[in-house]
Amino acid sequence: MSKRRVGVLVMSYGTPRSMEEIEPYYTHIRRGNPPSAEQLAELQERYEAIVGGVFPLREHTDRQVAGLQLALDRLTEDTNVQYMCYQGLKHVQPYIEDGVAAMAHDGITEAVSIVLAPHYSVMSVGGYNKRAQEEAEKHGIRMKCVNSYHLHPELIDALAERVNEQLDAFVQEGVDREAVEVLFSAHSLPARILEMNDPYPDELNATAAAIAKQCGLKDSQWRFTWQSAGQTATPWLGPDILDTLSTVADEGTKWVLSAPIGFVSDHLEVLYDLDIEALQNAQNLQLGFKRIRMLNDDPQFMSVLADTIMKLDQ
Ligand SMILES: CC1=C(CCC(=O)O)c2cc3nc(cc4[nH]c(cc5[nH]c(cc1n2)c(C)c5CCC(=O)O)c(CCC(=O)O)c4C)C(CCC(=O)O)=C3C
Ligand SMILES: [Fe+2]
Repeated sequence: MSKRRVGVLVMSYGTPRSMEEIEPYYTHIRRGNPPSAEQLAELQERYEAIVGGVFPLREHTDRQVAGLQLALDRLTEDTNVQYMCYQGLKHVQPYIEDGVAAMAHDGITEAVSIVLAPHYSVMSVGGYNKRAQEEAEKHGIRMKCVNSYHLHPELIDALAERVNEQLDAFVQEGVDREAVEVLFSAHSLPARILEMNDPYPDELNATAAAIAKQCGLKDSQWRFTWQSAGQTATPWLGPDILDTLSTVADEGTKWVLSAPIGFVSDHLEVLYDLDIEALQNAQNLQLGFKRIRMLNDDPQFMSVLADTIMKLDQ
């Protein structure tokens, strides 16, 4: 018996493959406007600081797609459906459109798409889904798009486990668990999303609150803050984590745990904006600073993605 084949478009931000590719990548992010020499140099320096020649996001995305394929294969072994994963990136090849075209080439007519970011904003996940849907229509593929999975119980489990792991590490160093302030964070967006009733801030707060509850954190022991805002004239959502570090230091906190729940992989915003920039700021404020491990291709995260896809496909 031949199985019903369903394409799975797995979308991610994308990262340059080399130092030379930073310029076209940045130009694509800026919707075709090349960055100034100064902006380009600044971004190149940030990549240089974290990578030394490797761009870790690419490998993590590849492994996430492979891991998801494996998880889906296991879950559908005795069923009449077969899921086939394709990668589609926002700002570098293979683009979202390339992933959809590859499905069409393989004769896929039904598909589900998912973004490797758990929270919906019309400016982030909404943009991915729009491009996927438009390309799918061109090829006559019926595609359903996952918007968010920010409260999936296994996602909360995996993140709570990571928070507990670092709180334990503080305890090992003789710090009282309740003396550590947990700073949940995500990529900032232009503040105008608030006027559009965008769910992004509420979804992020809901994830943070669910993790805090599962870890038994007191309300006074955690807060949500933004990170990685762009340097543009428009106002971005705040407060930024760098300001929040000063705030908590002023309040007498001595130890912070950074929990970047808006991201799922090790990449620039984590390895530079947190591990280098925020750490430096924390040290200047004499704050002890740790960060939770990212999900990357953790089997529990693969299971979150597989379950979310299969539920939408029903
Ligand atoms: C919401 C959101 C996510 C999370 C959801 C998701 O994952 O989609 C995300 C993830 C990422 N963002 C990334 C990289 C960059 N983002 C930039 C710029 C921007 N991001 C924005 C938003 C987001 N970004 C926005 C509104 C801009 C301003 C320009 C614009 O209006 O579009 C710039 C330009 C320079 C700068 O501003 O820093 C870079 C280099 C990388 C890859 C890092 C690596 O390669 O390791 C990842 C995973
Ligand atoms: Fe970004």
